Amino acid sequence: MKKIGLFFGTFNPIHIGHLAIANHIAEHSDLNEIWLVVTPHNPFKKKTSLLDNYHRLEMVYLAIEGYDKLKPSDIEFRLPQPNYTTHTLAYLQEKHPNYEFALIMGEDNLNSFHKWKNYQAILEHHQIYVYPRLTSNLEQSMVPETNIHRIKAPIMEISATFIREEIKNGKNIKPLLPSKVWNYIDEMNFYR
Ligand SMILES: Nc1ncnc2c1ncn2[C@@H]1O[C@H](COP(=O)(O)OP(=O)(O)OP(=O)(O)O)[C@@H](O)[C@H]1O
Ligand SMILES: O=C(O)c1ccc[n+]([C@@H]2O[C@H](COP(=O)([O-])O)[C@@H](O)[C@H]2O)c1
Repeated sequence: MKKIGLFFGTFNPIHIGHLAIANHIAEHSDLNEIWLVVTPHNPFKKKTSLLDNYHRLEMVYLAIEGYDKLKPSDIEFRLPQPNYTTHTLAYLQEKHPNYEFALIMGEDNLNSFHKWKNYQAILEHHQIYVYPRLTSNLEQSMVPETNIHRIKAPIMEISATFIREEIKNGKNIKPLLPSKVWNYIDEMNFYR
């Protein structure tokens, strides 16, 4: 059975933190592929300063060029919004009954996972790979650790929010983005 890791994200924009996480898990797990699923609208986030879905997807394509196990996915573009992960998982499982789907997320998302729609069912049916992350918020994970795999890997203190703010303030953030993504943002004048 093919094992797919679903790395859901707003990816506004995709940054080297995302790429390092996806690559680390591709290299250190038994997942055959990792799909980077671009989410049109996270139910917990406001849509302010959110780039159009297709621009965020394009940047994911540019970022993962040359990484064989990483694939972009626009599956949520055609599903109702805001995007509840439980609905996407049900849709994918029906479409690909022979695939086993696992979830990949940063520790910040695990800490608020108990607020997600149908989180217990998600946890019961899917393995979750959690990448460590420093968070300002004091929230702690409240879910049982069964099916949760905490990855031991270097913490990366980088966020898309920081990148957007730096660009707005006219700062150079070139090292924090895959070079083709940086070029795209620069040419399109995004986040200024
Ligand atoms: N530096 C990081 N360390 C660990 N996990 C991360 C990191 N950056 C992003 N992630 C994880 O990647 C997934 C997609 O994140 P997202 O696209 O929201 O990036 P972000 O940097 O958190 O964005 P924003 O600052 O806009 O909220 C989430 O599961 C998130 O937890
Ligand atoms: O299903 C939920 O209740 C739910 C609540 C919060 C976030 N999510 C999903 O978590 C994914 C990661 O979101 P983000 O914005 O941190 O990249 C994205 O696909 C969201 O739709 C899902």
